[in-house]
Amino acid sequence: MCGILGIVLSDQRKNVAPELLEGAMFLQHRGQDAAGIVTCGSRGRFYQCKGNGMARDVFTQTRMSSLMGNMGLTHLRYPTAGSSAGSEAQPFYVNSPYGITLSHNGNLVNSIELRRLLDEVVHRHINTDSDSELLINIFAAELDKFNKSRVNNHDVFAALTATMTTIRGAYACVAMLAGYGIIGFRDPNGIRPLLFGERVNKDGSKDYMLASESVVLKAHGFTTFRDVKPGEAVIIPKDCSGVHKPEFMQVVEPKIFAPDIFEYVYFARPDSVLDGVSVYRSRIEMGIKLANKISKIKDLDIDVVISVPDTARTSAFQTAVSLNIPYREGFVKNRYVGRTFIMPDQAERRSSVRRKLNAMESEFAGRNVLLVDDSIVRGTTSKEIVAMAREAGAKKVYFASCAPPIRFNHIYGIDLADTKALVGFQRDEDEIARVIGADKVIYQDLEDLIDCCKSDTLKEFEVGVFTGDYITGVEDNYLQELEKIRAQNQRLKDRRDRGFSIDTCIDASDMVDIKAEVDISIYNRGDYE
Ligand SMILES: O=P(O)(O)OC[C@H]1O[C@H](OP(=O)(O)OP(=O)(O)O)[C@H](O)[C@@H]1O
Ligand SMILES: NC(=O)CC[C@H](N)C(=O)O
Ligand SMILES: [Mg+2]
Repeated sequence: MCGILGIVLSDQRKNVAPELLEGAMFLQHRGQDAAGIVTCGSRGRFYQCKGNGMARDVFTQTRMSSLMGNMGLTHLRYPTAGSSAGSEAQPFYVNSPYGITLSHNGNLVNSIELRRLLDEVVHRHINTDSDSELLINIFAAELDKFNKSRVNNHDVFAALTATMTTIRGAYACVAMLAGYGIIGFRDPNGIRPLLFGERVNKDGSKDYMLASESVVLKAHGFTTFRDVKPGEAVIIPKDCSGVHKPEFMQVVEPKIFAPDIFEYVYFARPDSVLDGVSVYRSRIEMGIKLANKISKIKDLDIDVVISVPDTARTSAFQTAVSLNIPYREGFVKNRYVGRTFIMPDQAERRSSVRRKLNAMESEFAGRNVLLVDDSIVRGTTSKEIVAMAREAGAKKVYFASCAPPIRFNHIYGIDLADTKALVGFQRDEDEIARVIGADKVIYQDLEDLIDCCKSDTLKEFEVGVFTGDYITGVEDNYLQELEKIRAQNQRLKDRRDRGFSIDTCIDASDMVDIKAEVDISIYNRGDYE
């Protein structure tokens, strides 16, 4: 679950970089591992700034001031398939044909086949384990087939049709062709979100934006917006001030429309509206349904409902209201610690929970508390939280989750380690309660969760993380391959943590695939500072 953004300003004398940076701040919650911006200036020249870290660390003032041009892309990365190496930070770039950059949110599930195709048939070099690097190269190869010095919209749409027929999985993408324009496209199931919007300037000209969440569009004055449809693509020309307008095309047949339900549970900001459904309203509904289930359970004697900040707040408050039990903010969140779940390292995640949340004894001492969280994934947060509640004097600690038990990999954009790392893996609810130390665990039912997110036009969701049934299917050996890459990354990390330098990491018995800290491009990386 990464954040992606693309903007074209109608005034070609203006630089878009400041707005791309501001937009990044609105999408930071979708990825904290790496951030990147690429702009396109005169003579089709790309300007890039990317690296590991939060947007505010990567996008320093000096770096930003050298990003020229009226159109550009942003990416906030939360790694899925590859590793968190700097070389996998996005947007990705290929120089041929035409110069292409691409920001991808999602995950491809036929990457073994794509890698082979690019190697054996297309002869393009792939330098990382990132599925997004495969995606940009497949698109580049399709564009190349036209063998023209300049392509037109018709060619670009045709290349997208071919690309989207070849790749499988979840993808919402923004791409940029040097000197040409920005392209947005969304997978045929609409698993990952993407919105398109326009802003009317004082002189009547229009600027355009593509973004992962509606909150970015609204905040920047792109008040007329809509979701890109599953299987649809849009091209926004570099010069959109005059006769040239964005052009939409249904490039592949849509399949079952099934956005990832986890956007509503956890990923997205509550003030976003995705595919016509308000994330905030869906979380309120989750609170109502959860309360309904809890009220039917006998022998629960709850004195107070306490939320696990931050995401669960909306639902927890509503759970308390519906149960008619007092709601208290028993945990105070340190605003300087980011989201712990999307941190790449388990040890870091564990210690961050205590740095992030602090329990107030006055709200716990002598009480039976119902803690409400949006989801229980690895159990890292819940285990610490339950322990903290007890240390603060709680008598009984019940733990409720707005999502059902997570028992399977999330393959479309969350790095859920392997299934064995999930606390719900092969455990029933009593066992899970024992592992996290709670007196009882209560999970939302899947049908109820789906009801909370449904609308007249949106009936189905990608829910494979709860059922193991994935909407796109998965190629043979894909999950094993993923686990191999993850294990490899972990071994490399362990060696680094033990103080080995990169060149002493390799030994013949245990080959570790070293990840480059900086990207490979045809330009040498200059000193950014
Ligand atoms: O079972 P776990 O592996 O601990 O993961 C689940 C927790 O992680 C997330 O919180 P996070 O701190 O990432 O973000 P938030 O502040 O938005 O709730 C989520 O909201 C749960 O609280
Ligand atoms: N979370 C995402 O959307 C990640 C995008 C891409 N698969 C990567 O690993 O970089
Ligand atoms: Mg949380």
